[in-house]
Amino acid sequence: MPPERPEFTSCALRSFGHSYRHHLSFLAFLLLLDGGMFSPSSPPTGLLEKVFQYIDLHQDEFVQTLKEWVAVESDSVQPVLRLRRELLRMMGLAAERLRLLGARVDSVDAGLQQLPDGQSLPIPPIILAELGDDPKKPTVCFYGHLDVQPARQEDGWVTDPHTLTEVDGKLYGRGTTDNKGPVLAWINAVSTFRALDEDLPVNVKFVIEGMEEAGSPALEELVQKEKAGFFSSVDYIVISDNLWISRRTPALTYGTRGNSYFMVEVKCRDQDFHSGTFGGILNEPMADLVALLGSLVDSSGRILIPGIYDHVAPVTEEEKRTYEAINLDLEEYRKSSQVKKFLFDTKEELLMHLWRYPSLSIHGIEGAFHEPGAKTVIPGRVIGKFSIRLVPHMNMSVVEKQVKQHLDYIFSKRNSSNQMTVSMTLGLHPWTANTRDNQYLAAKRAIKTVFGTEPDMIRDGSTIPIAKIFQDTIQKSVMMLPLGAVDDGEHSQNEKMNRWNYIEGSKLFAAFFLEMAKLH
Ligand SMILES: NCCCC(=O)N[C@@H](Cc1c[nH]cn1)C(=O)O
Ligand SMILES: [Zn+2]
Ligand SMILES: [Zn+2]
Repeated sequence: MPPERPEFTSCALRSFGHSYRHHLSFLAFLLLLDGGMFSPSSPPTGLLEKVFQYIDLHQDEFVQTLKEWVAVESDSVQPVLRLRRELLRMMGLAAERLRLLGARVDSVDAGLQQLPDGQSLPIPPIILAELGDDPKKPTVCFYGHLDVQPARQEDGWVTDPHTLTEVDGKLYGRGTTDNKGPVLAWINAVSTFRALDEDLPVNVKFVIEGMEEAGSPALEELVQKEKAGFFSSVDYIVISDNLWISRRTPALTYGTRGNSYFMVEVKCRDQDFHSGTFGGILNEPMADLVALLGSLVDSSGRILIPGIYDHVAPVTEEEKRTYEAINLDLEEYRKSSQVKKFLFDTKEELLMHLWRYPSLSIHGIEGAFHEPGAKTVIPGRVIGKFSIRLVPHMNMSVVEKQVKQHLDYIFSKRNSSNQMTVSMTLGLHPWTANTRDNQYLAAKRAIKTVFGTEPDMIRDGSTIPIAKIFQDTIQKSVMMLPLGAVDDGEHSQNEKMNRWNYIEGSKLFAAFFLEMAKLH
């Protein structure tokens, strides 16, 4: 099922067997019934109407291509040769698709990924593609990724994760929303203009990679290298790799948090111990580690590392109003997240703690016994993993120092004979955009046209590192224009993208091209 009110879209209305114009009168009728929550957009005319009709008529083909892409197990997280080959195949399929569109495609060799065991695996090539180089048109560059998180049916998927399965308008499958669907939606939009033999309103560039879920190891270097080459003519960058905050209301994203990832190792020796033979006569690494991890954050979510909040940007009244304007039903959000109670009771507090305050999460313990059963082991060496989501204007190296000092202090109080080592293994900066930029304006207009409503202006609590890298390196406007609904379950079991979001999203990109051309 598409999210509530699928009837508000031309694509869903298509099933009523009316023409587009008939749909609009039916739409007006539905709006009356609904109390007019969404204001109707003016009907698309001329080229836009043709484009929308084409997308509606060809939606099954677009879904079929998504099915073919989902069938490729392009998991970049597990470093094994079989999956790496799948990833290479995925990038090959995408390059071929872009060539068929008439794009000039360069599959740039990205070198090797060195693995901790000394082996290496090929990093899939990064696709740089371009279509059109008319100096009178703006050049919009789309970034997306075609690698996915691991998924096995036995992890709790109701359907095979690599067989796209449609149930009630939901397209289930790994990568449907993250990020194969949005990449294809952009391609669908471009291909629609080509199929209609219409001039593309903008020059289009693509950066498509296959290692995003593994930290994009080769991308930053390529962006630096191509700054004066491929990227020199880019005016705007669009990323569609996050979700709306609602099942129904589209969104535009203007900020993400950063992340600093820490490993804290506590070691007695490299081998495990028998707890009957050694239990009671030594400092157990796991007990030290649990105490260290337990010292990081309290039960209200407050980070306990001294000084960590010192540089967090203060909240302004104007900023507070932006959270008030977001149309978020807290109760629905809570229920759909299957959480009994959130730490905050108001929408504003919740959004601020997701978007504009740091948070600390404990991710796991390497070396710990975690299987079913009752093994009487004392792990000899354990590594705790946690990360801190960073916000403006926290300073990464200050955070690193504060974390290390805090853990040193807690560990020293335990008088343990074990060895503790702390390292920050990843440092990703937060990103914020200028929403007064032309492309934000164009996107808002396109959203109004396609969805008949203003977007929620949102930030995202997670991190899309490439946004900041693009912004700093190319120094052009970066915008996040998500297509997926809040309940899509990226990285989770039963990931899905609604057919409605995929098809209306394809229209949104097409409408965005036309709005960009008007503003240029
Ligand atoms: N909704 C977009 C999510 C993208 C994502 O999951 N990014 C990762 C990136 C990351 C941060 N630290 C390590 N990897 C995330 O966890 O935010
Ligand atoms: Zn993604
Ligand atoms: Zn992801």
